[in-house]
Amino acid sequence: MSKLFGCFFPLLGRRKRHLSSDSDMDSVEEKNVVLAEREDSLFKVHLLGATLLSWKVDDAEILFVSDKAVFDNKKAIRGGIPFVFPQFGPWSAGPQHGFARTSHWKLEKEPEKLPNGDVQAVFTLCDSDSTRALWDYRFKVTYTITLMDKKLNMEVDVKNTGESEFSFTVLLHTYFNVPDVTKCEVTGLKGITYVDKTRNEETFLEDREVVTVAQLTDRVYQNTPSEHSIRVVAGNRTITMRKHNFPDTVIWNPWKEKAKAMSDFGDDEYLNMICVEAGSVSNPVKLGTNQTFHASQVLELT
Ligand SMILES: O=P(O)(O)OC[C@H]1O[C@@H](O)[C@H](O)[C@@H](O)[C@@H]1O
Repeated sequence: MSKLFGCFFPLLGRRKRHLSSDSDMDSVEEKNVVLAEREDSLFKVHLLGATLLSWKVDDAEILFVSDKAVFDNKKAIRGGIPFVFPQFGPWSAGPQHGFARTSHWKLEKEPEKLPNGDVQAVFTLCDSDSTRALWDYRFKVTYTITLMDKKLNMEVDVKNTGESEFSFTVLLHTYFNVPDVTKCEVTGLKGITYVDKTRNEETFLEDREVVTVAQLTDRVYQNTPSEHSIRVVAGNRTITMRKHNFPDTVIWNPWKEKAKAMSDFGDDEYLNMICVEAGSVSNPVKLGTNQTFHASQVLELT
């Protein structure tokens, strides 16, 4: 296995305004963003939350990051693929969507070229005084990201390294970059029950072959099939999401009013994104001492 590089890259210029000076900028660049590249594609990961910031294939950006996203190393990054753990949604013990997306992850293995040409990096998050202050358990999360030919593979392992059993929910909060969300089609949801968070968390049955978004949408589809296709009509691009051991799929778009209310999201950006989020959220996962939970998601561009 040959080492490709461990490379930290400059953040995009447009994000500079969220940092107080160029020297702040330089230190953020050096410490926090990891770049992995192969012939026609790349990914970038911010160590705050191990947030995937970018996945480009042939220069086309597949992920959405808000122009107003804040990069202060504290606030969850608005866009890309934030890592939600150990709680999806509101949480009495701590922040919404848990602490993983606002924790500093360790780069366990710098991007390396594998014998088959894929490029892989590994990130880890272990319990610390600050995580135990909210959630008093010992754990290790290992997040392995592999850049393949027109595919991005994400493997999630959660190990209980402590003495007591715990329960958690976990989700990859994927923001897709779309030219016009109203022309975006998500398949694989027909006949699936969903909890609609915009309608008092009531449960409904999806009867559409193809799900489209034209209003505030916040739905947790339960026990979804292992494969969804997300067709971006305008770009004529299809992304296939394949997931393993992530039984649920969340579809979210804040639409106009909520977009305006979010300080780290542009007023009109709701038109350019759709979140299709694979996770295990409807039923918490129980993990005994020394047990490991494994799940994965692969995105493929066609
Ligand atoms: O603003 P946040 O905390 O990043 O959450 C964004 C959205 O994330 C989605 O996953 C939730 O279903 C929504 O309810 C939530 O509004």
